[in-house]
Amino acid sequence: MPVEHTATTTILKHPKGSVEILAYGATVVSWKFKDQERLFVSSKAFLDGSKPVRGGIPVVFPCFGAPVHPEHFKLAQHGFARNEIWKFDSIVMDNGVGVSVRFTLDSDSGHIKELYSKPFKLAYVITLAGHQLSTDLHVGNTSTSDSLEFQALLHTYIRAPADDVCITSLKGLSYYDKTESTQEARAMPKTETRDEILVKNFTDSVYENAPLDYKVVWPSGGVHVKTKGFKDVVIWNPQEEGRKIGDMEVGGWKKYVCVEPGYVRGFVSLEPGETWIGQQVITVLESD
Ligand SMILES: O=P(O)(O)OC[C@H]1O[C@H](O)[C@H](O)[C@@H](O)[C@@H]1O
Repeated sequence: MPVEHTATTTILKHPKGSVEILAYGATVVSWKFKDQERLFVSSKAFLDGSKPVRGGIPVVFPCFGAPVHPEHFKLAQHGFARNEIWKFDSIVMDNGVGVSVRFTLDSDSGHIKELYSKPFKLAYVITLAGHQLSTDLHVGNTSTSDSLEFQALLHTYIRAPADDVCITSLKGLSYYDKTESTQEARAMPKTETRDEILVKNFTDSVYENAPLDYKVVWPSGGVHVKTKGFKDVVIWNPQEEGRKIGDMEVGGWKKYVCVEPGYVRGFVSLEPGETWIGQQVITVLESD
């Protein structure tokens, strides 16, 4: 069967690959193409729903980082979407081209009402096709009277030898360097002058108004990341700082780079009844 579904896990299968998704956070925890794993998940990650998964593709909504919007003050870092149980909604596509499923999460689900008062509906469509994985996040404002202000991001852990990775093209963009030691320095925009971004050192950079199209390459492979709606992109690798992360395996930071398409500078403002879509398409580069 191209889609295997239990209460906790959904597996998509296609002739050249597979994808595994947890109901918890609708977190994609595995993407295999030609029998090779393409995402990183820490061997110390909690996969039992007790903590957001350290790896794969956690969904960040409605705030990125520590909350700053008054409506988000009760929320944890990166919001609640990555640690709520999503509903398996349907199989969207199942044919020679690919296999695709939809998960949903709305404001009545789980513990959300205790933390967040705005009505919304999220739909997340995950599609496996050939050498490509697409993840589309649809955010609907179900209020009839109020606008909805939110941030959203796909926190993608790309499996790659971090010390040999090179990311393009971010030159000329304005970015915020979260590795700076003071709040003042973190809030001060810098201009990217490098043709190629390396993550050999601790990197936590938020690029704004980015080109929606990135190449992440290393000597033996690479991926192309194309996005829609996600106007910003975060590049994160903690290097040795990773030792401070409880669920990060020792040396795990050498095995991935996070390239995180998002809308995280400012807020999307959605009028009642409107829907916003953010899309990420990751393609394995042909040389791989
Ligand atoms: O530890 P988490 O809450 O999963 O966050 C992991 C990382 O997410 C993003 O990349 C942020 O830019 C980082 O500052 C943060 O450390």
